[in-house]
Amino acid sequence: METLRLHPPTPLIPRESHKDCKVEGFNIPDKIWLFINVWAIGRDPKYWPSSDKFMPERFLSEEVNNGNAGVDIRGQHFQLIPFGSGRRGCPALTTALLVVHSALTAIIQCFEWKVAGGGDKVDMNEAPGLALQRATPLLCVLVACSGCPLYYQAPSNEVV
Ligand code: HEM
Repeated sequence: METLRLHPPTPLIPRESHKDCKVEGFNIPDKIWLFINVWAIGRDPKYWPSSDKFMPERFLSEEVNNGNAGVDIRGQHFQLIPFGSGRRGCPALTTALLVVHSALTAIIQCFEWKVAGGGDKVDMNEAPGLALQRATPLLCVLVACSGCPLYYQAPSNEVV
């Protein structure tokens, strides 16, 4: 949840108005495209103390969460909407969370990881785009990992 708060894969969600209306004092004409800035909402200090910090514990403790412990990402808590909300919200939310969990656990279990160039911090800076991407892509280099049943033994002449 904390990763999706800080780095939502879909940072801007488009909507089109279907009649003239007023939202929070703003006049919205008919047939206008609006972009919901999911990225900025997830970092709004009004809802998220130390909003730029990666603090997964904020979802567990009232103390660090401004009274928002128990917030979830299913589209009912509008300070955290990485899957959107309402009738056009992501229909694959449940599947996507399972896939993220199983992919993450597999790559942690099956590979040894280290930061390229040394140090202990991965560059989490983002590049602009309709789909969020890393400024510096992760580079995965295959190394031997003894004992893992999923480890792919590349033939010695294969470039991976
Ligand atoms: C972590 C992974 C994912 C995230 C963060 C994500 C996020 C989103 C967001 C923000 C939207 C727009 C919601 C809105 O307009 O309110 C969306 C729509 C959609 N997503 Fe996902 N998604 C993910 C994975 C997936 C996967 C794995 C699938 C398909 C297997 C999928 C299928 C769709 C479809 C079909 C829509 C369009 C729904 C519509 O317009 O009615 N998503 N997703």
